[in-house]
Amino acid sequence: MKICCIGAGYVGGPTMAVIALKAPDIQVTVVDMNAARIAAWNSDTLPIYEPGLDDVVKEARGRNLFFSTDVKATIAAADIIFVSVNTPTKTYGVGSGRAADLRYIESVARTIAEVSTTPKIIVEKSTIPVKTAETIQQILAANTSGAKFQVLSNPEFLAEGTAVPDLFNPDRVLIGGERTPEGDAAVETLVSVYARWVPRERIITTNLWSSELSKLVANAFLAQRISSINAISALCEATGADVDEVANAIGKDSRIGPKFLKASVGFGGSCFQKDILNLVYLCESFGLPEVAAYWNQVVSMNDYQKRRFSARILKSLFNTVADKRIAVFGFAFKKDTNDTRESAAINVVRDLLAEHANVVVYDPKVPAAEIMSDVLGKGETNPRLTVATSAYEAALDAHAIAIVTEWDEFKTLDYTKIFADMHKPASLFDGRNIVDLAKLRAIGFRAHGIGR
Ligand SMILES: NC(=O)c1ccc[n+]([C@@H]2O[C@H](COP(=O)([O-])OP(=O)(O)OC[C@H]3O[C@@H](n4cnc5c(N)ncnc54)[C@H](O)[C@@H]3O)[C@@H](O)[C@H]2O)c1
Ligand SMILES: O=c1ccn([C@@H]2O[C@H](COP(=O)(O)OP(=O)(O)O[C@H]3O[C@H](CO)[C@@H](O)[C@H](O)[C@H]3O)[C@@H](O)[C@H]2O)c(=O)[nH]1
Repeated sequence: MKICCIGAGYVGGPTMAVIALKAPDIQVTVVDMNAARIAAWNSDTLPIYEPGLDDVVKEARGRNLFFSTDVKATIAAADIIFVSVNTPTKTYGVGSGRAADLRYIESVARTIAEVSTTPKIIVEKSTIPVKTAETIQQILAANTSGAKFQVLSNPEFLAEGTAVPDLFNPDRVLIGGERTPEGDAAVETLVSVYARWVPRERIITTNLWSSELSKLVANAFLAQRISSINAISALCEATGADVDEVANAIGKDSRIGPKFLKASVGFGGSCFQKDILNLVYLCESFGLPEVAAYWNQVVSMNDYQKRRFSARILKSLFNTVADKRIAVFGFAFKKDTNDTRESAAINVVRDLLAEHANVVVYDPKVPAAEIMSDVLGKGETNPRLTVATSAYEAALDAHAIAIVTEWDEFKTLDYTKIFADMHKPASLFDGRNIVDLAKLRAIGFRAHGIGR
């Protein structure tokens, strides 16, 4: 069996590496039109940082895992084609700012139709609006020169930073297909791939639309929990309650559960906001404005939380940060990844620059050029924004520290030394509730957390 995966990104790369590792008899080729990315997958420095990924790639690459820019030939030779291209929020025209931009999906469907001469199973791995399989089917049917296609939905639930363990041991694998004999056969083929390492009872099969929708709903529910606890964090700050204590107390109720209740500076990442906006747009398109408004509030609350964090810094620093040095600890959207897409750090740094602060960012995995271009735009510079190579360097002569990403190293820094090197009063704003505020206050910091 030959698998082709189109899109060598955060999903395509790790997902296919794990399939290749677990199914040595299947030849897996990941293709991308981005030659630099493919070159990186073929090098010792992979294009994405994911704990454990290097070992998986090293074992399978060259054996039955390949990375290539030859998109057409790889498609033509494959039995199963995973479509794992980006589906960003549309930035133009109808649905701008909310709808998913499906141009990459459509272009892939056209290429598949153009070069296929044998039957293929097309697997939607990208996150897409409900009914996208119908679009793909129509494009294939209108352009094919006789090859037969089955379109399946197989959304990916991995989280960045834990991609490898998530793929080794998924809570579930979801596969949607057409309820026809041909559809069932295609579903069974894909089930047999995952069944090499995922227990059968964790492989769920549904109709196409349930599978497509479940992905958007899973992300909406996860993000809703974060916005809910973040909303409560504001109330905690107003009342003297401690949001971590509240989260612990409610999370002990087995109906609520303890996970995804960590108050923060706001959720980031390439998925949550994009997928909720996609859901909101779908609801509006199907004439359900009340449902759309309900889910839109999850994103609005997140925007509020990000703004609230910057505003608190400003207020605590006597309502001016102009010409003050602020050290920002962390820039990635969460720990253990170099991904900065939609990171709350971008908003916080921009807010501080707008107040004429001198901002020094330190992140253990994000390159300086990425930080500059995320905040300022490609190729732009601003003398007020610099990047340090350590937390200590960033905090030197700073008036305040803002912890924005929960990297483990920020928990064990020598804060006594850091305090000694800062202007006084020295403030610390913990946007992740990872440091001990009482200890910091004992050192002399004016220390603030989220929701406490
Ligand atoms: N990042 C995550 O953790 C995550 C998790 C689950 C689902 N998803 C979804 O998976 C999809 C991919 O996400 P990602 O983070 O891997 O994106 P990404 O931007 O990292 O990777 C997508 C890749 O597809 C390539 N591509 C686009 N069009 C192409 C074409 N016509 N031919 C060849 N290559 C093409 C791009 O060059 C890019 O390298 C999205 O729909 C996303 O919502 C992402
Ligand atoms: O209690 C929490 C949990 C998370 N976050 C933040 O929420 C964001 C998203 O975190 P996480 O969900 O762990 O990472 P993602 O890689 O964005 O993964 C989400 O998005 C993926 C893409 O769709 C899905 O596949 C995953 O199941 C889903 O968890 C990050 O900024 C986190 O810091 C919090 O603030 N509090």
